[in-house]
Amino acid sequence: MSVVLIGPPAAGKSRAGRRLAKVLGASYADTDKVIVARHGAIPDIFAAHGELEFRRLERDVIAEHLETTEVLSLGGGAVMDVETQARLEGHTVVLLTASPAAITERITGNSKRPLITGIESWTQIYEARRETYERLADVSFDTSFRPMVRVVEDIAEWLEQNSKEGPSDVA
Ligand SMILES: Nc1ncnc2c1ncn2[C@@H]1O[C@H](COP(=O)(O)OP(=O)(O)OP(=O)(O)O)[C@@H](O)[C@H]1O
Ligand SMILES: O=C(O)C1=C[C@@H](O)[C@@H](O)[C@H](O)C1
Ligand SMILES: [Mg+2]
Repeated sequence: MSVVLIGPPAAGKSRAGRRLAKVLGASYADTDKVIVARHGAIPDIFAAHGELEFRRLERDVIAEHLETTEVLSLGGGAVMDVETQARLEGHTVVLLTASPAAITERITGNSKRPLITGIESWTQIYEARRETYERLADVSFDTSFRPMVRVVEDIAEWLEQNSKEGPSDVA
C-alpha cells in the first residue's frame, strides 16, 4: 500500500512527498522525475511525441511504482487516466491544493510545465479536474502560504490517525 500525493500543478506534491518520505523513513518516488530520468525533459516529450505519449509513459511508471514505493508523488494530470484511477483503489490518496494567489507566486517565470502558461490556464485545468481530484482523495490539505514542514506535519499526523494499514505500515 502506498501513500499517493495528487493535485493540481504546483500544489506541492513533489516537495511534500519527498519530505513526507524522509519523515516517515519511507521509500519515495516522483513519477515526473522518473519519466524525466528515463525519457528527458517533460516539455521536450510533449513537443516531440505529444501529450498522449507522455500520458502513456506516465501510466506505466505509476503502475510500476504503486505497491512497491511507500510514498509516491504523481504528476498533476496523472489521475485523469482511468486506468490510474482504478489502480489507486486501496491506496491512501492525499490531495494537495493551493489558492490561485499562492500558485501565481510559484509558477511565475517557470517554463517546466507545458500545459501551464499562467494562472488562467492553471485555473482552467484545476476546475476541469477538481471533481476527479476530490473523488479520489481520502483527505485534502491546502498548502497556500504555509511552510512545507507544517503541511507535512499535518499529513503525517493524519496518516498516523487514519492510515488504511496503520502508521508504521504504509508500504
Ligand atoms: N508550501 C509552499 N510554500 C511556498 N512555495 C511552495 C510550497 N509548496 C511548493 N512550493 C513551490 O512551488 C513550486 C511547485 O512545487 P512542487 O514542484 O512541489 O509542486 P508539484 O505539485 O509537484 O507540481 P507538478 O504538478 O508540476 O509536479 C516549487 O517551486 C516549490 O518550491
Ligand atoms: O498537470 C499536468 O497535466 C502536468 C503536470 C506536471 O506534473 C507534469 O506531469 C506535466 O507537466 C503535466
Ligand atoms: Mg511534482
